[in-house]
Amino acid sequence: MALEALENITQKDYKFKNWAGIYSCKPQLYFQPTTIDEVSSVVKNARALGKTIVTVGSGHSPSNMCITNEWLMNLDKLNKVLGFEEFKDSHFADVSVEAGIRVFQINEYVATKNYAVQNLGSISEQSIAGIISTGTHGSSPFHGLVSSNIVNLTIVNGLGEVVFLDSENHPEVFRAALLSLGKIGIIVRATVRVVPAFNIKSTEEVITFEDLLESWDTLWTSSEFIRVWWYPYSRKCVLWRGNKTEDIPTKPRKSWWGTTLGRIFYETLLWLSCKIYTPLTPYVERFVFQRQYGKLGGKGNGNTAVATSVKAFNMDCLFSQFVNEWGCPLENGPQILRSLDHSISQANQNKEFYVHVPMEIRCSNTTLPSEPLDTKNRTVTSRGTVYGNILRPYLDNTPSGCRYTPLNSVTNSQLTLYINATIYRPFGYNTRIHEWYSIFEDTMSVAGGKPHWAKNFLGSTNNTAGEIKEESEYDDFEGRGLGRKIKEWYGDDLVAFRNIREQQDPDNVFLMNKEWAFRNGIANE
Ligand SMILES: Cc1cc2nc3c(=O)[nH]c(=O)nc-3n(C[C@H](O)[C@H](O)[C@H](O)COP(=O)(O)OP(=O)(O)OC[C@H]3O[C@@H](n4cnc5c(N)ncnc54)[C@H](O)[C@@H]3O)c2cc1C
Ligand SMILES: O=C1O[C@H](CO)C(O)=C1O
Repeated sequence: MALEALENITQKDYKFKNWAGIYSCKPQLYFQPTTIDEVSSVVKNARALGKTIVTVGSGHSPSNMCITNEWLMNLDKLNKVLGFEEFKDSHFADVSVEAGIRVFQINEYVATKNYAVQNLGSISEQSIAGIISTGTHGSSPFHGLVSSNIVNLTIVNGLGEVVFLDSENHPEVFRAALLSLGKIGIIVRATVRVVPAFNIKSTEEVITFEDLLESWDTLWTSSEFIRVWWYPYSRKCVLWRGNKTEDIPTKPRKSWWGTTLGRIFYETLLWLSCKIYTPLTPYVERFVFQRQYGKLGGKGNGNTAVATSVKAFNMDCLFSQFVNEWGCPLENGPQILRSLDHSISQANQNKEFYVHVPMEIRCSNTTLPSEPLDTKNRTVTSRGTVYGNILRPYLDNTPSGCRYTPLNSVTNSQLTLYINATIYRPFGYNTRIHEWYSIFEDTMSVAGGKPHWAKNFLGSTNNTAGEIKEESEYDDFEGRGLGRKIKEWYGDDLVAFRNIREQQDPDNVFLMNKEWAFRNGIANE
């Protein structure tokens, strides 16, 4: 179809802003196709006119990876459920969807079939293609990236061709598409493997930072789902652990801090401590922590609750924020946390920089079996992933050296540790992050860490690839790039990804935001 024939799906004056409101852009043209043919036509027109296309899902990626001044495409209108196939004897089902569908829409649909998505991050607002494309994860010693639950994908590549991908059809391209950063094609369909609906029985308790480190060896495999929120200035952590259950959900614990008034009050305290007097920050944390968790039971004496899986996984992420999350071998956790704790304490004493809370400490198990697992004996409360595929995405940022072992013998040596350094932007104020994020990234990098592709990692002028400016020319929160490190970290996997990228997109239709791609080693300069 000629561009003129696509007018009904085209906007000329659209302004994009990401969820956090950090980045915005005015693309030349904004497309919301309703069919795969329309997607293909836009790609063919872009190729013919030498234009590039960025595909945006729900715009929840904190970084500037969806920013473009050329063509922007969104699939919110390509969001239907296409099919649902149940494999009762194997205790799973496959739901096929158009790729613009949001995760919460999948949650709602499969719940009507008494099934559930196997593992989720903190929210469900994202598009399914978006969470696949950046390595989105939850927090479990028995689950990996969301991409491991994907059975197949259909992409429109840079030639406008519609290509079906799965473990048998173009498996190498499938591996690239399972974490593609939108750089090899537009995901238009996905099939997601889901399991019989389950609730989660959880305990939430306050432990000390020392408790966390002392229990490190056994803590992370002590439940199927687990997350730790670290409050450095309070020297406390909130430990949340959950397991599948068929028990009936209990009444959720309400908190004034979750109300509109509570959130505005908290955001105002943060604004005062970010913009007016930064040494207030530790007092704000301790005050809010005490009010939120002061009555929560201590170690071994926490609150118990039962919730649906989605309600247990998802949380209120509060306000606009910078987030910088790195994944590294979980065994390195104690040394990392002691180092970060020291840096945070020193900075507080010297009034140099401050951190916000919670610092999220999570885990994943991205090791993969050599062949699909037999699931015939699973029950609703069985632990672990029912894999949609057992292929490692080339750009998987979790440690590649961990070896698979069956569920019952998983130890810390199979696990990835994620540390997520959130810095809020109260009322849109750009809190300074460069000093803290530089120390955070150096600490994580030394411990074998690599950044989550979607988040606000900064890199540095000596690790970037591509253009380098004077340090003073960068905004405080501006990514300097990690291209040199990324080439070193990903090695042959990056070479394979780049080759597939060039094969699927020979005219660089998807290489907009070239500067981001070069800076971070995704494309050859
Ligand atoms: C409040 C909040 C909480 C979060 N919680 C977590 C969490 O717990 N765990 C975690 O790992 N991450 C988390 N994230 C990060 C988030 O899951 C990722 O940034 C995710 O990629 C966002 O999905 P999206 O649909 O908004 O994608 P976008 O941000 O719109 O796009 C992300 C990338 O995917 C590409 N893309 C989008 N659609 C397509 C398509 N159809 N075909 C090809 N490429 C496409 C884009 O080009 C871009 O490169 C969170 C983010 C926020 C804001
Ligand atoms: O990127 C993320 O934001 C939230 C924290 O607010 C979360 O869990 C991420 O991951």
